[in-house]
Amino acid sequence: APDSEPWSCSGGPETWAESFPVANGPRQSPIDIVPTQAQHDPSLKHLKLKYDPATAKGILNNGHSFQVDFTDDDNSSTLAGGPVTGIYRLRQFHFHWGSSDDKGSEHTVAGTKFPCELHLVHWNTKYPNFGEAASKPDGLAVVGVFLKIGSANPRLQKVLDALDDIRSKGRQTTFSNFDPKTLLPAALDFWTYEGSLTTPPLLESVTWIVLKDQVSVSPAQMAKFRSLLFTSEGEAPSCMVDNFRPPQPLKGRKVRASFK
Ligand SMILES: NS(=O)(=O)c1ccc(NC(=S)OCCc2ccsc2)cc1
Ligand SMILES: [Zn+2]
Repeated sequence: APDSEPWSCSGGPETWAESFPVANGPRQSPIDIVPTQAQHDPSLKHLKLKYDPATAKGILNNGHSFQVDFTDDDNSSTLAGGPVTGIYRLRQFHFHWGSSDDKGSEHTVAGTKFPCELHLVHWNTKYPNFGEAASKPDGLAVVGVFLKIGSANPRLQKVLDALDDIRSKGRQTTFSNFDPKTLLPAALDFWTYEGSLTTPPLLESVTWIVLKDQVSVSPAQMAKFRSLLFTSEGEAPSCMVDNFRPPQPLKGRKVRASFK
């Protein structure tokens, strides 16, 4: 991407290894998921997601995406089962998307890119807080959901309507009474592998749980994502697009499937 793009001017994915050597580590994310090479693991439990809408707190433009933050001081909104042991608390969800509908997702499926990918970020309650958990190999669990172009998704609308208030980097506003479960597909079949955060600090502490089924997003709704800005108020505006890291080397890792 040209240097004019903040994603690359603050140092895009190609420059991250300079400040974060783990960028070239053994368990980096995202990856290309090749379904024919994923092994069905019958010992994988079904995903148990329990989200309390009252834990939704706010929505923030953090300069590389926007995130909806949740209160995580008790086990009101949690993930359990699937590939993880114990209980993980929901911290936030956010998205990655492209400048056009032919790219935007971080994970790809046999080379296929989706226009957008949702990440629901959880941390392991065996650690005292997110920051501590983020530095442990079993500290985080992120559920990834692909969005594909189709009919408008009414479940997205409340999130997209809030974007008008957080157009610039650093803007935030309250966001309450929202159940992120409404953003998920009906079936929770998933692929899972051991990986990392996909943005700096790229910590290798994420158990990835990528759902097989996608949810829809319309071209008009995608335009709404692209109306956000990487830049703060008063700076020359630059549209927040292409905020995805490309797939990273698998380095011998196994991807398991919860389904046949
Ligand atoms: N795209 S991703 O889901 O891998 C993902 C999730 C969270 C984060 N980072 C977060 S929530 O950072 C919060 C600050 C922090 C504290 C300790 S390490 C980072 C980065 C990338
Ligand atoms: Zn993400």
